[in-house]
Formats: sequence, structure tokens, C-alpha cells
Amino acid sequence: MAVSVILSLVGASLIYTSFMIYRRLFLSPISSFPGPKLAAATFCTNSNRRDRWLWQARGFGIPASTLGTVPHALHRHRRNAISPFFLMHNVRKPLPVVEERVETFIRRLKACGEKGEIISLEYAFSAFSNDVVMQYCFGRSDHHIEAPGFDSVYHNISFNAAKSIATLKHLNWILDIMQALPESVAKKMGPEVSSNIQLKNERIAQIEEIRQGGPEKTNEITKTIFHTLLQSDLPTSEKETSRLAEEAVLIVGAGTHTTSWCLTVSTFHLLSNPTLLMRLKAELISAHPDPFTKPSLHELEKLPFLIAVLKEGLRLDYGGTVRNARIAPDTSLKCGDWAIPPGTPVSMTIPLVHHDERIFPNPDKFDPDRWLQADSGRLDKYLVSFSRGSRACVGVNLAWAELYLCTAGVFRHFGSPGAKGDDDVGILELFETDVTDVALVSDMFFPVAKEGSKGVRAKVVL
Ligand code: HEM
Repeated sequence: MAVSVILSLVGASLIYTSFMIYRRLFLSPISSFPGPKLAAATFCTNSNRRDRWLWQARGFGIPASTLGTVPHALHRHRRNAISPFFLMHNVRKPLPVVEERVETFIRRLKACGEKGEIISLEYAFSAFSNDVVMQYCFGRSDHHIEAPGFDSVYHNISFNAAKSIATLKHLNWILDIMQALPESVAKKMGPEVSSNIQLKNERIAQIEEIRQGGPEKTNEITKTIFHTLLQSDLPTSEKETSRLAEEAVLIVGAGTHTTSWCLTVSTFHLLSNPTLLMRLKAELISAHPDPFTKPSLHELEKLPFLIAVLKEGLRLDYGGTVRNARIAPDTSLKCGDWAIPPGTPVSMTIPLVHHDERIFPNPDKFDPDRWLQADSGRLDKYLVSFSRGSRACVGVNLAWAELYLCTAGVFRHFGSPGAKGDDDVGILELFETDVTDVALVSDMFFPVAKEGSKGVRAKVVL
């Protein structure tokens, strides 16, 4: 009797295991992807697999994008398709696009100065980073920098979409309903959710335009991300318009808000602290005495104070404030004495690390000098604004290039009331803005300052 029970259990377990192996190898939606079949069949040979947590990821509203992809293998596949565009040498090739946008940005600031305008630095930097990332993606931008008020429409729509993430992870069915409705009806149901639909529909139109033979070559970008993806030998399902539109929503959104908020936070702190700004200006002037020559990225990457300012900007900009859980599906993780069982969602938040007093004493203070000490190298591993691991920011090289070129460009030409250079064209004077307009109060995926903040504003004076 006992023997027959054991035999039955062994038999059942063999049937179950065979079915699972067959399912993984032949029925799974990712079964055609390249990779070792043993790993696909057993899930055992790769202990670095990191899935996203479905419950959380669905809140992003872009499940077919790299960010929204839950299974490790599919994520690797999608990420491998876009990551070559963001490798250091590929970011440098089209760098003239960033340089051109920086020059236009400075000209625009001068034009604002001629009218004594008060500008939103958040909208201004958002216009800059959005113009850049649109060129990388589609070979054209909306020229937000030149637009009246830096055209805040994209910024607001996209920010509203980010705000909806917290709600949508609980009530994901809302998105399905909204997506089935015409955009005009969805718009009436509130900006947070309708923004998702609007963003995706815009990108669908752009992907379709490229598919129909839209401009392939503009400026120095010979092949944009989406021209290349559409012409690649990716499986047809990966090149469907709807899937690529979600990838575009991700890349344009991720490439706009994070970079612009970092520029806004650093600029706020520099304008509030003339001593720091003067030190930065002195370094920029000494590296580039002639304001009419363009500093190269390579030269800027060697300026210690500029690097320290940007690292401190990244520390207090956080990148994202949301918990982005990872799941190790087949490995037990160790955290101190704890063993975390396979399949458990695990997360941390970037602000918790960046405000840890043991690592960054007096953490609320914008203090570039903390990066300039003899032993400051030990801090680098705690600067996690771009996250870490297999799902960390893919755009890190482009982000750094933008931060260097834009910050150096603006502060080589502009000062503040207490920090002026001899050949400056003007100053940026903070207008009804204080530290509470940049300090983190709530997590809307991105960091958000106090309720009712009118943002970081500055008057441009020539
Ligand atoms: C200061 C600038 C930036 C910061 C601080 C930043 C931060 C981050 C962070 C924290 C993540 C990981 C989210 C997670 O943990 O799941 C991420 C992912 C990502 N970022 Fe960035 N980012 C920046 C700029 C950019 C730029 C310029 C681009 C592209 C144009 C970009 C594209 C992406 C993409 C595509 C992902 C998803 C990667 C994946 O899921 O594998 N980011 N970013």
C-alpha cells in the first residue's frame, strides 16, 4: 500500500514536471526567445533572474514597455533591443543635438531676459530634456524650448500620468476601460488617467509615421531609436505599433522628468547659494576663458566641482521615489541574518539611502564638498539615483551628458544676484521660491514638493 502511494506521488510529480518543462519550452509567450534551453526548462541555471512585481508594474500603465515588463527573460530581450542606443560611444555620436539644444536654451534665456520674464525652471529644463530625447527617439522634437512658456503641456500630461500610478496599481481595470473609450470621452474622466491614453495615442501616431516612411535622417542622428527598432529583425510581435508606442511613452517620459528635475534642483541650490555658484563659475571660466567657445563634454567631465554639484543634484533629486520591487523567483536572498524566500517582492526607496545620515551627514544640505573629500569615492556606491542591477536606468550616459552640457552652458553665461561673472550675459534671480519648492514631500513615482508649490521660478535679468 505504502509503495503504491509513493509510486503514485512520484508518477504525479513526474507528469507535473514534464508538463511544466513542456509549457516553458513550447507554450510560454517567451519560448521563442534566444537563450539556453536548460535555463528555460528548469528556471535553475540563472540565479540572477529578477522579475518585476506584476501587481506594482501594472500601475505604470505601459505593460509592453521595458519598464513594465514583468518576466526577467522578456525584460532582457526588450532591454537588449534599446540599450545599444545608450552606450557611451553611441550617445556621443549625436551629441551635437544636445549641444544645439543647450545653445538654443541659452539664447531663449537671453530673450526672456530682454522682457524681464519670470520663468518656471521646471518647465524650461523639461523643455530642454524633452527636445533632446524626442530627437533621439523620433529624429525630431517639438521645439519646446522656443515655445511660449516653454510649452508645459507635455510636462503636465506626463506628470499626471505618473501621478496615476499609485491609483492604477490598485484599480488597474480603470485603465482597461479608459483605453476602450474614445480619447475625447476619456479626457472628461479626469487628467490623471486620461493622460495615459493621450500619451500613448500621440506615440502611436509617431510610430505609424515612421512606419509609413517618415524622415529617417535628421541632424546628426542618422538612425533614431524607433527607425532602427522598426527595421530590426525583432519578432513581429515586438514591433507592433502598440508595443513600440508604450516603449516610446517610457523612454520619452523617463528621459524628460528625471533629467529636468535634477537640473531644477541643482539650479535652485546654486541660485540660493552665491558662494557655491561663484566656485562653479570660477571653475568653468578657468576651463573656458572664452565664453564664445563651446566646451566639449570630454573637458567638462574633468571638472571636479561641476561633477560634485551634479552628484549632489542627483542625490537630492532621487531619480524616482517610488518603490520599484524586484522578485528573485528562484533564489533565496540574504539581507543581514534574514533569508528572503524566492518569489518575495523586495524593494527599497532611493530617498531612504540618500538621506541616511550614516552615509550622508546632514543629508538635507546641498553640499557638493561631501563629494570632494579624500575618501569620497566610498560614497559613489550609495548614489543610487539611476538605481542598480539589471533593471537600472538605461539612459544614464545620455542623462550625464545633458547634465554636464546644460549646467555648464547656463552657468558659464548666467550668474545670480550674489554671484556674477565679468562676461555674464545676465542673472537668474529666484522668484518667490524657497527650499520647500524642491524638498520631497510626496511620492508620485517622481518626487513631488509641497502641495500648492508654484514650482521653482526665476526672473531673468540682463
Ligand atoms: C537624471 C536623469 C535620470 C535619472 C535619475 C533616471 C533614473 C532612473 C531610475 C531610478 C530607473 C529605474 C527604475 C527602476 O528601479 O525600476 C530608470 C529606468 C529607466 N530610465 Fe532613467 N533616469 C534618468 C534619465 C534617463 C534618460 C535620459 C533616459 C532615456 C532617454 C532614461 C531611460 C530609462 C529607461 C528606458 C528605464 C527603464 C529601464 C528598465 O526597466 O530596464 N532615463 N531611470
